[in-house]
Amino acid sequence: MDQDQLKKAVAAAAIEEVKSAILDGEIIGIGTGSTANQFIDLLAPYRNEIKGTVASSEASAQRLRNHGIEVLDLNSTGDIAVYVDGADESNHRLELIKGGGAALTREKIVAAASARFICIADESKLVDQLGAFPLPVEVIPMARSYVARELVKLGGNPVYREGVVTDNGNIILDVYDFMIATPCKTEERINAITGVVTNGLFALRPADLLLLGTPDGVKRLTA
Ligand SMILES: O=C(CO)[C@H](O)[C@H](O)COP(=O)(O)O
Repeated sequence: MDQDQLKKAVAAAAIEEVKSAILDGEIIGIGTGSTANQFIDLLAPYRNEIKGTVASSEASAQRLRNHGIEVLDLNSTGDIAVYVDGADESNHRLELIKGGGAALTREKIVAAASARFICIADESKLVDQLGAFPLPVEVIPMARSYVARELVKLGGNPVYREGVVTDNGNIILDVYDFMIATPCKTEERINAITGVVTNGLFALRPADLLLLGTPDGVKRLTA
């Protein structure tokens, strides 16, 4: 089974998880990336049943609209029943690194506003310790050099993601060589740097359920 098939399998499993919420008329939060795209495509047949979605990026919003699925403004929906999104890494406590697609801030907002967060990923994303994947940090453009120096003081090696502007008009620094032994503390410490919008650690609000695609089938992991 290749990675695409594993992603499709977890997306299909996520559809089963959210079906009752759809039929109950709940709002569904939608993530960003290739795994989330599989989920969006499998949502298409439910376009007439779905009351509405909130998307974590302009790209996902466009893909949803292309399928005829309504996309709502989070300011008009209140809290969301369930959020489905991919990840770049997950540990066994379902703390995540996200933001490989530069959508981390909106992803964190939708996750925070959601009662339940279902993460969908292929088995390559499950790790014992977070940090092999460079940690994305969204930064206000004028603070780029200052924030980079502060990240070096914390022991990281920040690299400017050339040519990328987030949906919020900001830039991304990818932090390499970061030992993330205490994800909650690291998430808070980086977010305390002036000029940082947020970082890609989802430890203060981890996933509630990880659907992991493996050649032996989809595994359900809870923290
Ligand atoms: O955080 C993200 C985007 O900002 C994605 O969820 C993450 O990069 C995983 O993407 P993919 O499903 O393509 O592997």
